[in-house]
Amino acid sequence: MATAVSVRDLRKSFGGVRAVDGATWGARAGQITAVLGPNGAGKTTTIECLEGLQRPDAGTVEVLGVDPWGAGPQHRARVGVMLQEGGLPTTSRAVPLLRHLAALYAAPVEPDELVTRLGIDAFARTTVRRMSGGQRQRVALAAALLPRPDVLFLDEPTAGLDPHARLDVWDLVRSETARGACVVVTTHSFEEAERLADHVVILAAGTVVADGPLDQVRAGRTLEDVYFELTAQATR
Ligand SMILES: Nc1ncnc2c1ncn2[C@@H]1O[C@H](COP(=O)(O)OP(=O)(O)OP(=O)(O)O)[C@@H](O)[C@H]1O
Repeated sequence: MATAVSVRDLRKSFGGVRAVDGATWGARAGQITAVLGPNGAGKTTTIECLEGLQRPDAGTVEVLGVDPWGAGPQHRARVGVMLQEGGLPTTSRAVPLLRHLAALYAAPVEPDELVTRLGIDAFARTTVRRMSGGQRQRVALAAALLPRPDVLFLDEPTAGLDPHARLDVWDLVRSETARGACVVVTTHSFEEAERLADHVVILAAGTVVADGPLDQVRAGRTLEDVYFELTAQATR
């Protein structure tokens, strides 16, 4: 499968803080890549560079062969983004919002299909402002999936979701790779990474400390054991 996302010697600082300090990794089409790392390891900064929201200080990032910084609407339509905060308009209700967004894309998924698969119909009359955190997350995921993106960035997609909703989200994410999409998931959940990921990247203090297929990174151990061993120094 082709490389859809590539990060080469990426560096990004904020004042004196080196958020990303020379990281190189990639993610392939048709695969789920999980990016793990302690708080402050540089995961969100890296993903924001890949989404075109931050400009690298040095190194390069490419998504579908394009530099995302300043990329046009045609590129953006091929990339689905689910942010932690959701970024949804607070007075909207889910179904009209998703229908409105779908109308912006050339060949969107039928919104009602996502509404059913993510259990959004159960809170269809609730405005975004009154939704629970987990309900908002489901709507944000549906919004990211609407354009049938070739690349999907999911920032902690199941944090705070109940166990049924987590399974629904995992099923949906798997079906995205089955149609050939490249999915990059940041997570603090070893269970999520072990159940979902084909490929694992572990960041610590802005650098890559592991990068490879899940079984290769685990090398017969649990992901949790490997993670603690590789990130111990960075968190002291
Ligand atoms: N806009 C910003 N201004 C100043 N510092 C920032 C900014 N964004 C990130 N940082 C700093 O860069 C470092 C990396 O942050 P980042 O959000 O990328 O980490 P993360 O791995 O996503 O962490 P978490 O698991 O907590 O989400 C942190 O020290 C953070 O405080």
